[in-house]
Amino acid sequence: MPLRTLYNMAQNKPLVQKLLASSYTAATKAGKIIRDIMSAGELGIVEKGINDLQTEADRSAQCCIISNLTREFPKVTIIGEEGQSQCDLPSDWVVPDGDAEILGKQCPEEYLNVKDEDIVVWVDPLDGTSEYTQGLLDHVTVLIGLSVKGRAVGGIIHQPYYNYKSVKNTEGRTMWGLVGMGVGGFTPLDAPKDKLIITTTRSHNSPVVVQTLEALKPDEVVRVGGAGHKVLLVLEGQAHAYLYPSSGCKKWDTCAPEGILEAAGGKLVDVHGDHYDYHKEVEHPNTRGILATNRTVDNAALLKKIPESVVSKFPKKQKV
Ligand SMILES: Nc1ncnc2c1ncn2[C@@H]1O[C@H](COP(=O)(O)O)[C@@H](OP(=O)(O)O)[C@H]1O
Ligand SMILES: [Mg+2]
Ligand SMILES: [Mg+2]
Ligand SMILES: [Mg+2]
Repeated sequence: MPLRTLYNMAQNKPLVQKLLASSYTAATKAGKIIRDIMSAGELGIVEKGINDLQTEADRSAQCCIISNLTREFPKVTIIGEEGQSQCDLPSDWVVPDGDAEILGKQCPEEYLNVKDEDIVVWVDPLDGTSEYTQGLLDHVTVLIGLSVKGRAVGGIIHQPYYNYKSVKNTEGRTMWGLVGMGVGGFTPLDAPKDKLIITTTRSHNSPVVVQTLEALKPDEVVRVGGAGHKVLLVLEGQAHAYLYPSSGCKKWDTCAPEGILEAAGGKLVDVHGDHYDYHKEVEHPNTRGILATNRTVDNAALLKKIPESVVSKFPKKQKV
């Protein structure tokens, strides 16, 4: 599409739709940066805490995403996993346009009057860092979540190494969703009937995770890296549920996955069945655990199977 046409199309669109379209192209560019750093082989690993790494790919991908979005949406609050530090955006990391397919959609009415101050964007520039450093590259995703008035309503999951044959032979894929508008970049699939497949952490296991899995008696447990990757398995019916009874995941891990999953008819809640809040003052850790389910799964029925001795370890959402 000619650039001028795309520019004019974007001008007339509601803020939420423009943000989603620009997040699509920023996440896709971040995925290219992540691949380039792996190919160059200098990962620049820093230990942020126990079992918590950061690489040059996490830093550069965040620089690309936050600088591009801030340039276009200076009044929107954007919170990234790797902190607030300023960075110089190289000219070849600039993404001038949003995704044309998203800009071409009809925006649902509920977003027409959303203002800059209603929105918080949660950025996980590289989810699955531990797996990235170990060469489990298809576990890696780039997550940009959009929240409106505290609710996760949509976002982008970009998978830089989708179906990769070699580090140099892939383009990745970019998936989007917005509650009320739908999803794109993938096909939501049902989970198999008469079976229970649960995905959970690979690199942050704990006795509580093991105890909870035993109580749910799944037919299969799939241990993979990344919150984004696990929700992808749920979205595409390769797992019925993503269960993580732990406070280790943060708001940037779940905002985009929750928004896209809910746009596809699934659900992501805490171990009590409540949604997380995503407004800008909220604490970052998801202190109440996670249960995400495929659209065919009865989320409440699964929650009931989590032992009370586990549920009682997690605080209940404060009602306002
Ligand atoms: N106990 C813990 N300590 C630190 N980070 C944790 C954690 N448990 C989960 N996470 C974070 O949540 C995401 C998913 O974790 P997991 O792969 O174990 O399911 C990862 O995001 P990042 O890779 O973006 O840091 C990981 O770091
Ligand atoms: Mg991290
Ligand atoms: Mg993460
Ligand atoms: Mg991360």
